[in-house]
Amino acid sequence: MTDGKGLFVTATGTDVGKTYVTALIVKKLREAGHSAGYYKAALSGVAKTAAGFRTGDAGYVADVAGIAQEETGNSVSYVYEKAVSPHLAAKLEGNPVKMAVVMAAYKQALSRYDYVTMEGSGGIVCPLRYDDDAQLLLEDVITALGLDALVVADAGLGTINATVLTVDYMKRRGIPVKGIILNRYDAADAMMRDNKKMVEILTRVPVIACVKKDETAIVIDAATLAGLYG
Ligand SMILES: Nc1ncnc2c1ncn2[C@@H]1O[C@H](COP(=O)(O)OP(=O)(O)OP(=O)(O)O)[C@@H](O)[C@H]1O
Ligand SMILES: C[C@H](N)[C@H](N)CCCCCC(=O)O
Ligand SMILES: [Mg+2]
Repeated sequence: MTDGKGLFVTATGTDVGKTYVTALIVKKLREAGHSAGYYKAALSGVAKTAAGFRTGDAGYVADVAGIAQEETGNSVSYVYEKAVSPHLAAKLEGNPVKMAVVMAAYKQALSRYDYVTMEGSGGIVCPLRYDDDAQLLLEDVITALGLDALVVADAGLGTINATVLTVDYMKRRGIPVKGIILNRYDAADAMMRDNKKMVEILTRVPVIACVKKDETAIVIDAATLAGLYG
């Protein structure tokens, strides 16, 4: 059974706020009464202990969105301790990513939830595995799962370049970009307001939400959000 719908969340780079924003998205859907969950193929930079896992991306999203601890069991398929790209972490620690494992876990998430938000690793260009046996890029997984995507971008200086390049790359790879979310947005900052305008003009993709620093709720209608999943 794979009844649920999915949406991929990428960003203009690592540490831009995919997990932070994803947590608010899942929280919003759940508060609106939807069955909503989270999945991430490869998480690096976190201890493999239960406590470490809890502090990782899936644990953070679960805490914010109110997903029970027991439900987070299969929400990350590969966990690496080194804070490097998953392909390098796997070279150092073993256990390289397998497409079949990711596809099965994602499908399991779809059977469990109506809305599954899948978080990427790093930015849109991220090798998940690169060894003599297989080469797997993040975009191969997005394509294989047939997912549309959101792009999280920092609201500040440099975002025009980073966002336009990311969206252009995704379009050329055939990954539909449903919207951009500007993170750490300050409406009092004229440059950030202009960034929002310029990013929309140059990408022709709408900025669907702006998330302030330390924001605890994403300002977007839950029905609109749910409509982005496919
Ligand atoms: N709007 C925000 N307000 C306050 N802190 C934020 C905000 N967005 C992100 N952060 C913080 O910035 C850090 C990086 O954010 P986050 O972990 O969401 O990035 P990421 O894109 O998921 O990174 P990764 O590539 O490792 O998955 C975290 O400590 C997070 O709590
Ligand atoms: C460890 C880090 N927080 C991420 N999970 C992995 C980031 C990979 C970035 C790869 C790159 O673009 O150079
Ligand atoms: Mg993250």
